[in-house]
Amino acid sequence: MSTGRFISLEGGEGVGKSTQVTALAEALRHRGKDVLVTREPGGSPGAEAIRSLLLSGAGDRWSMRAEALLFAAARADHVEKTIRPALAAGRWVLSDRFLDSSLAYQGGAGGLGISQVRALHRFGSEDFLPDRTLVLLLAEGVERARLRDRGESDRIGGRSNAYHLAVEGAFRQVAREEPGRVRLVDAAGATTSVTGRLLTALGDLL
Ligand SMILES: Nc1ncnc2c1ncn2[C@@H]1O[C@H](COP(=O)(O)OP(=O)(O)OP(=O)(O)O)[C@@H](O)[C@H]1O
Ligand SMILES: Cc1cn([C@H]2C[C@H](O)[C@@H](COP(=O)(O)O)O2)c(=O)[nH]c1=O
Repeated sequence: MSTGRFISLEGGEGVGKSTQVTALAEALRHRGKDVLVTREPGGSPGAEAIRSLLLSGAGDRWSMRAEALLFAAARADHVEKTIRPALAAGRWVLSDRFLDSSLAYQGGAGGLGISQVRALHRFGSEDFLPDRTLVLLLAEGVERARLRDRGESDRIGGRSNAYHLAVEGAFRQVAREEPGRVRLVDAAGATTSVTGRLLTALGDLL
């Protein structure tokens, strides 16, 4: 049986993660990989139930600590019920967001600290990490224009510009700290060009 790999796609709001998860899955299937696409928050029945708690309702529905714990609980279920079994069956798992979103949104931008959120992950998911994390980056104006065209937002996506700039800064910080696992990828230009860059960033794993 071939070795499964766990890849996460990350980045701020509207940078093209969902579009690229679909495109990358297709490209990997063409290379003979058996691919499972999943997402966070969510990816298992329990985690999908937590997703609706996290993303709907008033902005102050949860404190930042409660929010981080809910993400960690959803992730623990997702890892145990969906990701680990797929990898054990030799599949490639592509996740639209994973731990690094918590490090950036709750740890960096949310003020809890990246190391505190990492500690939650050590407990909740035994520090289970992707083989590669691809962080999509876009100039702020382009990102906002794409979001405007799509015309929707959720409880967290609707936070201030300053918050979302801090999210991007935290993604960059994690990439500097973990260069082996985390790669920054330019999300500008045509969808096919971005997919090509993602495949290049996975070159050593293919
Ligand atoms: N390369 C691209 N060029 C132009 N528009 C794009 C490109 N990739 C995605 N889009 C458009 O930008 C919008 C956001 O894309 P997408 O939903 O894939 O982003 P996302 O990062 O998953 O968003 P979110 O963080 O909200 O989940 C969509 O309307 C999508 O069609
Ligand atoms: C996993 C994860 C997600 N978030 C935030 C990021 C987004 O605002 C939403 C998810 O919406 P999407 O359209 O499905 O990308 O949740 C977060 O703050 N922390 C996390 O760990």
